[in-house]
Amino acid sequence: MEFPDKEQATLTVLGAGAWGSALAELAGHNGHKINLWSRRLGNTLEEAVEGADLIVSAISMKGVAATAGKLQEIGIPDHVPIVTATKGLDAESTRTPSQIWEQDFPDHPIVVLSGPNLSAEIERHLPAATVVASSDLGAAEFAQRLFASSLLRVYTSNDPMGTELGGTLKNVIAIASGVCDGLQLGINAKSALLTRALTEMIRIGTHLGGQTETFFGLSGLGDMLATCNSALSRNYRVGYGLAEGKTLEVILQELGSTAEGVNTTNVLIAIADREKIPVPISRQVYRLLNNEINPEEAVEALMERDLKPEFHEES
Ligand SMILES: NC(=O)C1=CN([C@@H]2O[C@H](COP(=O)(O)OP(=O)(O)OC[C@H]3O[C@@H](n4cnc5c(N)ncnc54)[C@H](O)[C@@H]3O)[C@@H](O)[C@H]2O)C=CC1
Ligand SMILES: O=C(CO)COP(=O)(O)O
Repeated sequence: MEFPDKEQATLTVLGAGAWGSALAELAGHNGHKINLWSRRLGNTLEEAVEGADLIVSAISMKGVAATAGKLQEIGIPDHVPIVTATKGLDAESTRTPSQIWEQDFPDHPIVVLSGPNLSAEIERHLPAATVVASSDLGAAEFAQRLFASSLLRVYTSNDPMGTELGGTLKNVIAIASGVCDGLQLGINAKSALLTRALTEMIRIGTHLGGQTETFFGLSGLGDMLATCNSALSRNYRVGYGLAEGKTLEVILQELGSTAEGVNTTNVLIAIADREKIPVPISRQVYRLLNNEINPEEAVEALMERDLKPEFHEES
């Protein structure tokens, strides 16, 4: 279907945290009208979605199902695309955010927006690139037009599941990477960790419906490089803090904002156990987060695994 080619479109952005605010600023920078909604701003969801040409959700995972449910009751104008920018997995249903939006809005195009996009850098107007992915190419191109600028290069993709899972699964690996750096294990160890982690992400991601090549792109490898190498990443900081001997509770308190990788790890392990997918690195992150082992024991467990060929079907 055709989407409006207006100079000034109206965007509703749900979630006024770090990412929702940065996305609102990017679209505002292009001259679009922004209706920002969050629980704390005092406006109603009804008011926020009125007249929207496009709805963007940048809500933390824990709020997605409830907000999508509320919006379903309110109703949104026909055919308005919903762009989901959340990186996480639902603790109850194990679904991805796009699966939740799709279930509640089967007649609306769903677009996933994901890439190496540390919001603190975007807020400083440093250049970045991202991906908008949808089975509806017209809707992906609409989102591309609204967000693309000299600040953000936006690519389209026809693989929403792979795009979404890249951004989601790398948060678990960012925790592992923070541990690796916090323990000062060196560049050899870090390179081995990230390379094997990419193999692990591809194994899970393709099992759940993503395309292999997507994981080598911006939303997979690209986002992994950003978050696994930057103290701006909250998930990286969780791992770093654990390596310093802090408890998870203290680290999360100090962060004061969302580190999706903690919940994602728990949900991922539930999926991996249910579907019998080997996830050696994520499993050590899970054991560490759940106080079953300490950081040194996690490293030891990975180093002492059975020897095998590098490219091996199982793990
Ligand atoms: N900050 C970043 O650099 C990036 C973040 N993301 C993703 O965007 C999502 C949001 O992250 P941030 O904005 O950084 O987190 P944040 O903690 O700064 O903001 C979270 C937002 O979600 C809302 N929220 C939380 N629980 C809710 C609920 N139960 N009902 C309704 N709204 C609720 C909060 O009010 C707030 O507006 C996460 O999934 C994150 O992985 C994606 C790319 C970049
Ligand atoms: O997803 C992100 C950058 O692309 C943000 O990472 P954190 O959630 O770890 O801060």
